[in-house]
Amino acid sequence: MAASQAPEAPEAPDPIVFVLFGATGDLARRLVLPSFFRLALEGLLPAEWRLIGSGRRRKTDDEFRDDVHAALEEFGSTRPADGPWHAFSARLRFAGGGFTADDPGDLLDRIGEARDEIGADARLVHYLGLPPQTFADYTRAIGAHGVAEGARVVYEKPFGTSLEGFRALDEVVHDVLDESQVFRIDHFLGKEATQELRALRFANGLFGSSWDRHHVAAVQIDVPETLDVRDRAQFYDSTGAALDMLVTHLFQVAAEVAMEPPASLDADDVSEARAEAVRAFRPLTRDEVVRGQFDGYRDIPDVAADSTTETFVAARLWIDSERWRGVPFLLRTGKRMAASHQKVNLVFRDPEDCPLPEGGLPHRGNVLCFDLAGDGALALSMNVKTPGATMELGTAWTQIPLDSLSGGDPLPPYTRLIHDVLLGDRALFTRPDGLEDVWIAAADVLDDHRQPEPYEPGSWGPKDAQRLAEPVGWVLPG
Ligand SMILES: NC(=O)C1=CN([C@@H]2O[C@H](COP(=O)(O)OP(=O)(O)OC[C@H]3O[C@@H](n4cnc5c(N)ncnc54)[C@H](OP(=O)(O)O)[C@@H]3O)[C@@H](O)[C@H]2O)C=CC1
Ligand SMILES: O=C1O[C@H](COP(=O)(O)O)[C@@H](O)[C@H](O)[C@H]1O
Repeated sequence: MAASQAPEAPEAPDPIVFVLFGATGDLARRLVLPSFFRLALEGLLPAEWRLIGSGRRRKTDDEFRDDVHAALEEFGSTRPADGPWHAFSARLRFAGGGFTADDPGDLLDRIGEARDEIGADARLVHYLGLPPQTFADYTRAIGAHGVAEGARVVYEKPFGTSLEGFRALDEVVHDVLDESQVFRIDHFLGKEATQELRALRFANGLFGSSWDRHHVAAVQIDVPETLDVRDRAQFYDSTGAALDMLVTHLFQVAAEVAMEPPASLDADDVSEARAEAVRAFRPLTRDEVVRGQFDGYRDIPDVAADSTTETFVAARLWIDSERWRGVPFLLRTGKRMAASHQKVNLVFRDPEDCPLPEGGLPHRGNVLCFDLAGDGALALSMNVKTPGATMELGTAWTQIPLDSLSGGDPLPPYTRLIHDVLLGDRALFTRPDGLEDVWIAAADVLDDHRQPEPYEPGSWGPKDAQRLAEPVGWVLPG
């Protein structure tokens, strides 16, 4: 499969001191550190950089290097031995003793040393890979110790946990930082296939002209997971599927599908278009949401015996825009389900002037699918004549794995997004106005603490979730 133009050489970022708060945590080990190593491997880091891990306990630089080595062995797509490990590890530092507004621990000293080594004007990037409840305190500390100036600050998701929490955090953040310094990460926006949503729509008349309620019967953003929550039960029980996935990743992808064509693909125009789309989300109501909890969830250590946390959620979202009026956006995600997928399906309407007898078309025969998992893929199903003597129709799928495109080098989402931070490109990050509307649209669901409906592990969730998708029905399991 050929991709047309030769890719432009990526820009080289300025020298940086990358401060990784939460460097001992799950996210840092599984995603951030392996992504940083991948950037080194791809030659996408600046010529001069230092990474300083920050934590509350003290450890030596060598102990931290051993931890990073172990994380790369366990989670990296490239093993340390297969990459530039020695040059990489020599640039790792650790600053213990925590970091609060009253006490910076060892961090200021380590930043000073790093700047002595690579230049006083090396830019600071603070990556808050921390529990979301701590974001405000760490932001205040960044301000209090004078390390905000010229810095970029990356916030993990969720940015707030409610409308009030979001507003309070937003105020603290804007007391300390200018909006242009803030990078709120949602890694689903960094997935290659999510970015194909724009390419397919805006670069192909066939799809661009069909991207509306006249042609699309339903949009489905479907992210079932077989994954358990046993490894992060404490985090999960205080979070749940609605906050962890629905109002973060699934909402942002819905906004990518729903947005009006931006004036350009520049960061400001794209973020504006996405924020505008979220503004048109009609607030979800409980009768259009199904919450589920898999059987056995409450027996997991660290889960409350009477927990009402949902491990599954499905929602029918309406978007009050001229383009999407009357088209259901069906969103579904859950843990311990029958299969793992990350699909965006646009189900097209049957043609109006079809000369075939009623019921002559295969059900859901025309679906455009963006597969967000892994390196990503595009797929299209069409109604076609089954070769043979009679005019019988069947459904055929065609698929384009993105890694099959020549010249392509799919980057994992965290790698792509961290590289964007280093370059200062905010196009794939969320904006506060877009997020405020997220919390408004999600308020009723996040406030729902009734007992969720039970479902069997290994199933497709509660039966009521099937009802939500009628009359089109879920494309998955398909
Ligand atoms: N884990 C994942 O798969 C994903 C996580 N995220 C987000 O990333 C962020 C971090 O998640 P994750 O790494 O799983 O979280 P962890 O629970 O593993 O916490 C990360 C680290 O934060 C540090 N920390 C600093 N202050 C506190 C505090 N007051 N209370 C608790 N810990 C503190 C701890 O390090 P120390 O003790 O050394 O100070 C801890 O190791 C969250 O916002 C999460 O939503 C997003 C996508 C995926
Ligand atoms: O942010 C999260 O995302 C993962 C799924 O994303 P993946 O692309 O890394 O598979 C999800 O399992 C997790 O619960 C959530 O916190």
